[in-house]
Amino acid sequence: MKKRTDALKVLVVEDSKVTLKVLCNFLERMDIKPLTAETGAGAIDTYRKERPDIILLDAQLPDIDGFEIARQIRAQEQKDDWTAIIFLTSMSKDADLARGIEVGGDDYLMKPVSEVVLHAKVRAMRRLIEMQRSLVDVSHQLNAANKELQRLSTTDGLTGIANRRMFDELSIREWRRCERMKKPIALVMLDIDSFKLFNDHYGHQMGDECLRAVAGQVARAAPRAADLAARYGGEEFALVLGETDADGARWVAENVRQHVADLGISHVTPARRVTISCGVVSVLPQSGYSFETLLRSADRALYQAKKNGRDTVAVGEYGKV
Ligand SMILES: Nc1nc2c(ncn2[C@@H]2O[C@H](COP(=O)(O)OP(=O)(O)OP(=O)(O)O)[C@@H](O)[C@H]2O)c(=O)[nH]1
Repeated sequence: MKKRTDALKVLVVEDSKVTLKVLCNFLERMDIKPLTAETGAGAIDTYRKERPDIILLDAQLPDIDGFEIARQIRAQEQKDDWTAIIFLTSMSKDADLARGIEVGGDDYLMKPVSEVVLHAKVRAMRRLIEMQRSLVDVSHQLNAANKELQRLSTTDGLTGIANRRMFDELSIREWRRCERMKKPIALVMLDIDSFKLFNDHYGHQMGDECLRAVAGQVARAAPRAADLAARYGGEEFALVLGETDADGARWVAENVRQHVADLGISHVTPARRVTISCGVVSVLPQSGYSFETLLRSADRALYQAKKNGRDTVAVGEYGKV
């Protein structure tokens, strides 16, 4: 994108040394120190290096036709980049003037150029350039706000990992991908043990901190692109593991369980520290199967892990709900 400066950068392209000198004098009287080029090749070269705001472009040059130069400059402009092109012409036929605008010119000045008219046109272009710059600024701000909005709407505010909405969206996508690839997909549901008791004993703020710490361990377990760690709700988390069978998923869940226990967060349970229970199910997605059933099966396995005494991993079967 063009560098932002308050001073206007004007390039004058004119093969007649006398006219060039006159135009430069006119511009200097507006406190503009112009760049100059006497050939088409020189104009394109200076445009590339300097990215001027305005080009006063002689329509007839010895090497490249001014219209062709305008066309090439428009082709090189990048997004958010705009240079005002004013043709300097002695042509008076409407068709020639129209052609100049068609190839990318913004305005024209009849030769011999009047100082008053040149000043007026430069002022008008300056206004347009400022408007274009503020539009670009606004569009950048909008883009940034949209990105932030997107991040906020898919991230859990407390833990910073994916929220339920993101989970719902990405898990289905991963289910379909695994179905196409004929690969298994695993779901691990993880739940902090006796968390109500934790909140009651240590308070909600400590409860929130505990959730953040556990979320960190859950997120660590999902490093591959096809993995997703999400806060499913309350003190429950979910791991979607693409292309993973039950053994692999059990291994991942066992690791998270161990890492959470290793955090050593004090609790008033017999284990004396915060632990989690995990329900694991893996399945090969196929016709008649659904992610919804996988979810209910993993939830059932989690219930089994709780029944088995907590701080444990239970592997369930798809369809056993
Ligand atoms: N601090 C805090 N607590 C939460 C949040 N979301 C849910 N909880 C609490 O999590 C607790 C969940 O309790 P239960 O569903 O009864 O389960 P539990 O006490 O963990 O018992 P088991 O799951 O059977 O081991 C409730 O006390 C909720 O208030 C949160 O964002 N912050």
